[in-house]
Amino acid sequence: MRRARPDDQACPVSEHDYDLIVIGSGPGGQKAAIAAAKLGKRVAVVDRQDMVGGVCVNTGTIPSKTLREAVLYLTGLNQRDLYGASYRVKQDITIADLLARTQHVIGREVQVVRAQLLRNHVDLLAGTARFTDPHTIAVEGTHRGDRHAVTGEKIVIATGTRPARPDQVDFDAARVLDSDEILRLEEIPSSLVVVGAGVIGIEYASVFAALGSRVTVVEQRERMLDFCDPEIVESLKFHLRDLAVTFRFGEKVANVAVSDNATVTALVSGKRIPADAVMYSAGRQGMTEELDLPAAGLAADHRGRLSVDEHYRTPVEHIYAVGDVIGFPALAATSMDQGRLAAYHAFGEPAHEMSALQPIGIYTIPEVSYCGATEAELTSSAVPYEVGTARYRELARGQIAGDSYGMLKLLVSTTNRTLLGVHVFGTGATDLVHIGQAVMGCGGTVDYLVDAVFNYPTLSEAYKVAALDATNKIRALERFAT
Ligand SMILES: Cc1cc2nc3c(=O)[nH]c(=O)nc-3n(C[C@H](O)[C@H](O)[C@H](O)COP(=O)(O)OP(=O)(O)OC[C@H]3O[C@@H](n4cnc5c(N)ncnc54)[C@H](O)[C@@H]3O)c2cc1C
Ligand SMILES: NC(=O)c1ccc[n+]([C@@H]2O[C@H](COP(=O)([O-])OP(=O)(O)OC[C@H]3O[C@@H](n4cnc5c(N)ncnc54)[C@H](O)[C@@H]3O)[C@@H](O)[C@H]2O)c1
Repeated sequence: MRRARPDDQACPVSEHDYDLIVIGSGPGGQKAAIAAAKLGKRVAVVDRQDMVGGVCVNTGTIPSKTLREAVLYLTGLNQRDLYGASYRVKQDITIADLLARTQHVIGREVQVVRAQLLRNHVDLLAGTARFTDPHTIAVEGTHRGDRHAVTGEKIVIATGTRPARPDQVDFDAARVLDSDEILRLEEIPSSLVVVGAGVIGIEYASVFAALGSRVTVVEQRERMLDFCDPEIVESLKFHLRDLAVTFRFGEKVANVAVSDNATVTALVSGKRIPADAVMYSAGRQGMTEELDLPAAGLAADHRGRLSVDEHYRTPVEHIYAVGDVIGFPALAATSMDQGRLAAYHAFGEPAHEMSALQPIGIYTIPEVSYCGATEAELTSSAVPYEVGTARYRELARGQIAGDSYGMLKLLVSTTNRTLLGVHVFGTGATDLVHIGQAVMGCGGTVDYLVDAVFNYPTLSEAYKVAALDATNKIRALERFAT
């Protein structure tokens, strides 16, 4: 099994097959493997044959974002401000139309992941990994008796998560599905119940609502996305209601009854909701059951998650864990960097720790993104700030794009004029946010945005408009004070 690397002669002979074994080929595992390979280490990644690229490529981020793109294109939703409410690119959109694009992108992404691992001389071992001791991994393939063991000096666990499934609900992969199965729907449901208004639930609720499904979102909490700016969440709810989404906040599902052609979701409050299908997006569970963690001297918490120190090291020193399996923030971008940093630490390569300034992007329709502080955080920590707002409808690019609802909001310190937060709602929000992130990351003030010249007509111009708005308000305050 041990594969010689081109520079092997320079390496001391190791007692292990590999310098690093990575379990899981999602974003965290990929970057851990490639970072170690770039340091000249012998690396293997273990994953199931049909899961190369992880949840991210196969059932999570990439399919959901491609589905959204296909829906936006085929429904013509974003063009209706310009061409009228009846505008469609395709009249009868089928699941096949949507899956064609999704499968195409997944296929391409899997190829990219495989090629990157290959050209960095990383061995991809097909199968399910299980510890037999702290340095040994048994890899079990899909065929009977297809099992072998490999040893690694260091190990990175990047096994991600799976949807949490309540015991009282019978999932049938046809009408009652979890979010990893949603692409298996055989037709577009005319009505859908979404259980859980987390990011996954709201993203899929908006996609199906855009397709014309009547969506009911059931959420046990009183609010949704409460880590975001409340004004933007209000705008999002308004838009979703406009697309025929019904929200049932403060409600819990008691059970789901299924017949041949329908479902009825019973809520604890006594309400009953008929629908073609039900999708559960009520949190996720760390994928650690199959690892036999005790054989490695490890244990997971009740949600299957592993705890790590600031270097992503588990309590067993040579075993690291990265990505969703360690919990918050459970994003693809953070998982990638955790993987890279874990590999660097494992092999003594100096690195900066991950920046605390991380953007959040929610691919609802319309999309939401922010970076830095929220108004609630600044208020509770008594940091004085002013708000500068730009509305897309007042930007030439907003008119051209037919986006009349988008907005960008800057939070600016009234003490030293630094940018404290940026919140964006509407077209391109998840890209636009990075301008604010860069200014904040460099400790920039609102004056940089006031003085900067932006391309015209662009949505980026919103930064200048919002910066001028904030500085006008600050000036008014300063004038009053003198
Ligand atoms: C519907 C959905 C939408 C999302 N959208 C976004 C988004 O827009 N932006 C964003 O940043 N994040 C998004 N995420 C989150 C993102 O997908 C995850 O943060 C990311 O995939 C986590 O990467 P990871 O490295 O932990 O591994 P994962 O991608 O979770 O992959 C883990 C891999 O480990 C493998 N594995 C597990 N156990 C074993 C074992 N015993 N042996 C071998 N292999 C094993 C699995 O087969 C899997 O391939 C979304 C998630 C979902 C579910
Ligand atoms: N755009 C993105 O960045 C993106 C997109 C999708 C997912 N993700 C990641 O995936 C992770 C998991 O997302 P998620 O939405 O599944 O989990 P979550 O835990 O964020 O949300 C689950 C929601 O379901 C609710 N819920 C749980 N049980 C319920 C019940 N019985 N009845 C009604 N409501 C119930 C919870 O109160 C919670 O609000 C997120 O933390 C996020 O990091 C990110």
